[in-house]
Amino acid sequence: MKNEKKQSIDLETAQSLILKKCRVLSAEKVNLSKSLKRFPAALLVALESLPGYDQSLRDGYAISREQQGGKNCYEIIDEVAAGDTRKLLLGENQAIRIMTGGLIPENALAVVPRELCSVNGETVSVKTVFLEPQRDFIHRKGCELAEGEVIVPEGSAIEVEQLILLAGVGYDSVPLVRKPRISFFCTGSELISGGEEKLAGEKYSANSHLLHGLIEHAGAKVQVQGTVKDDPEAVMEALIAMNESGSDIIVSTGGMGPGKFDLVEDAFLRAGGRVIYHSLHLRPGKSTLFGMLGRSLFFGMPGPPPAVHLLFNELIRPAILALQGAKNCRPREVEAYLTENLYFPKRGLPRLKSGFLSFAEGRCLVRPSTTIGGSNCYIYCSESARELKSGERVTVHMIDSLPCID
Ligand SMILES: Nc1nc2c(c(=O)[nH]1)N[C@H]1C(S)=C(S)[C@@H](COP(=O)(O)OP(=O)(O)OC[C@H]3O[C@@H](n4cnc5c(N)ncnc54)[C@H](O)[C@@H]3O)O[C@H]1N2
Ligand code: MOO
Repeated sequence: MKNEKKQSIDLETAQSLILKKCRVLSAEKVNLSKSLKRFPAALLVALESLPGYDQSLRDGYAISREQQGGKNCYEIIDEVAAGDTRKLLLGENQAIRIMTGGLIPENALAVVPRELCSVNGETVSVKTVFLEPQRDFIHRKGCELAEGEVIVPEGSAIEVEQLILLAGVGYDSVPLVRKPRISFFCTGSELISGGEEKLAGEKYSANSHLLHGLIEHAGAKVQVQGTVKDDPEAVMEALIAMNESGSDIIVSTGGMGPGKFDLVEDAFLRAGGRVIYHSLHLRPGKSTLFGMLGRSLFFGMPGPPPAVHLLFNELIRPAILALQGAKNCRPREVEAYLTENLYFPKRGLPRLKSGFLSFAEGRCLVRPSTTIGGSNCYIYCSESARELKSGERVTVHMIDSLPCID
């Protein structure tokens, strides 16, 4: 049992050390419907141009180029609904009735929206305002996407716009990086599950639910989960079992403080783990260990749930993204104006305080979050400051920010 003062490293160095250990996982074929916000395992390009044919943008009339007599009158010779695959041609002074999305005759001049037409029997006349069409209401083949064009840039997740394009060019399934498999356990002899009878000194485990939710929300899979007593043997066995289950990441909570005599670190070393760092220059989250157990990344986190939430956002979520080949995995930083004073009891460590970012009158505002209010960011406070004043410009780290390749 050691109790020497641990060398702590700053957050940015910790993030770099973690990201260096992340190798992109293998690929799997996934139905396009399940691909939103996931990362492609190969460059996804347009299989064909989009749209694939000249199509109408309005319900109306496709009119011929040739027009004689200056009467703006056209004979309606046919009707094209969406899905009609006939290749029609227009003769002089001819028109076809066409629906939005319908295939345009190759030699049409334009589509005239029906509200700019008047129909008399089988003749349509066009209001003069449309004689020199500024807009032809034809969505031209290939104007959105050329065949072979890259739809999802490397290192970027599939976003809504890209999903629409992928579907539009005919993808039914796509190769994606498989979801990282994460196993976790909560240590603490005081922990019991919701529904169990509780005695003084016992506590319902919040971290089990918190981690499960955070892992799934971050796009990873929960492989194995458990609760372990403050017993070195039991912690070691949990680590070995989770490693053998093929976990990409193993997480523990609790058992990191001086009172627990390095419970988790000792068990991790006995299980064959290699420590990369074991203390962070940050509060909360100081008592945090990162290492490798075989091919699994291991995060030993402290027990308090707010510290678990913070460390998940700053360290584990970036690893989940990096394992899927994402670029720019760190939480996005934003500058915002503080709307309340923020005090810290003492100097010494940089802090990240949970906050809520909002927008008003063109400015980014941030306030500290309350116990029962939600948070969407962390407010950064340097180690030399004891307070941040209302109105001050501060840096915040966004929670849940997806990498964006601009
Ligand atoms: N003398 C010192 N004491 C402590 C120091 C220190 O520097 N000197 N550091 C403090 C800090 S900071 C932290 S963080 C904790 C770290 O302790 P552990 O990682 O060993 O965490 P535990 O003691 O197991 O738990 C701390 C706290 O969190 C509660 N907890 C734990 N697991 C859960 C869970 N699954 N759900 C809900 N709550 C949980 C636990 O009951 C404790 O209240 O050490 C400080 N002490
Ligand atoms: O390590 Mo503790 O999490 O600073 O709060």
